[in-house]
Amino acid sequence: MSGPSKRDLRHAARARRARLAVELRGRDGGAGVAEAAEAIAETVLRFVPDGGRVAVYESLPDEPPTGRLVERLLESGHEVIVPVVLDDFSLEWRYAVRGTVGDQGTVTRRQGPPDASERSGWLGVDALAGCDLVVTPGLTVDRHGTRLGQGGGCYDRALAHRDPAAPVVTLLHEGEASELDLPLDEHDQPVDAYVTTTGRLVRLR
Ligand SMILES: Nc1nc2c(c(=O)[nH]1)N(C=O)[C@@H](CNc1ccc(C(=O)N[C@@H](CCC(=O)O)C(=O)O)cc1)CN2
Ligand SMILES: Nc1ncnc2c1ncn2[C@@H]1O[C@H](COP(=O)(O)OP(=O)(O)OP(=O)(O)O)[C@@H](O)[C@H]1O
Repeated sequence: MSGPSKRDLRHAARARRARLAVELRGRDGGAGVAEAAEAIAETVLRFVPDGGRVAVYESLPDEPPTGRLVERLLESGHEVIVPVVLDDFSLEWRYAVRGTVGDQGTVTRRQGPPDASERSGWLGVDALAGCDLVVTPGLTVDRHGTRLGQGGGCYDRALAHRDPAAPVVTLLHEGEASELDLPLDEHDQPVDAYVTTTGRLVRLR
């Protein structure tokens, strides 16, 4: 017998995320998000090699925050790349700029061909091949490392290019890991660990 579909699981996970994000924003007199951003940065920084290149996403308001992580990686001399979504749901990559956070542009497909100046800053759809660590978004992850994302398949496509030696880490709100095994399709790329908004690291593989 088959369990719930990815679509149903995604729907439930989005509702849970909205609740957890409200709770986080209200925590500690409004300092909850900044504390989570610091906790995530602290934990992730521990497993980045000196001077390494790291792929990070630019977080939207309900997502585990990545702004502080990007800031601290840049401060400590790492290279940070962030995704641009192309119209076929593949990901292009560009260097992160200090102080940027995600806006709708981060998750809206890039329509039409880029102009020359835009394209000149792009690093290629295979840019994950040159990264030492990949930090992905995700709605939930199970104990085997199966990840459920927003449903574009963007990260499954992108992760196919990664260096197999580079860990893949998903950021989750505390309480979002899946106790049940998630559906696994052939194209699904497993993740090695997740880090939560309290800075907790869980290795899966
Ligand atoms: N902050 C952040 N950045 C991220 C992701 C993410 O989950 N979080 N992504 C994780 O994968 C990628 C973007 N994922 C996407 C997944 C689906 C659609 C999509 O279906 N877009 C529809 C419009 C949807 C709408 O408007 O509601 C479309 O373009 O037709 C676009 C991007 C890359 N960047
Ligand atoms: N490597 C790939 N090549 C072509 N299509 C793919 C690839 N990976 C995934 N897809 C397609 O993308 C769609 C969404 O996949 P899935 O539901 O697993 O997304 P997701 O992992 O939740 O999203 P995301 O990776 O963007 O976070 C599916 O229709 C799938 O067939």
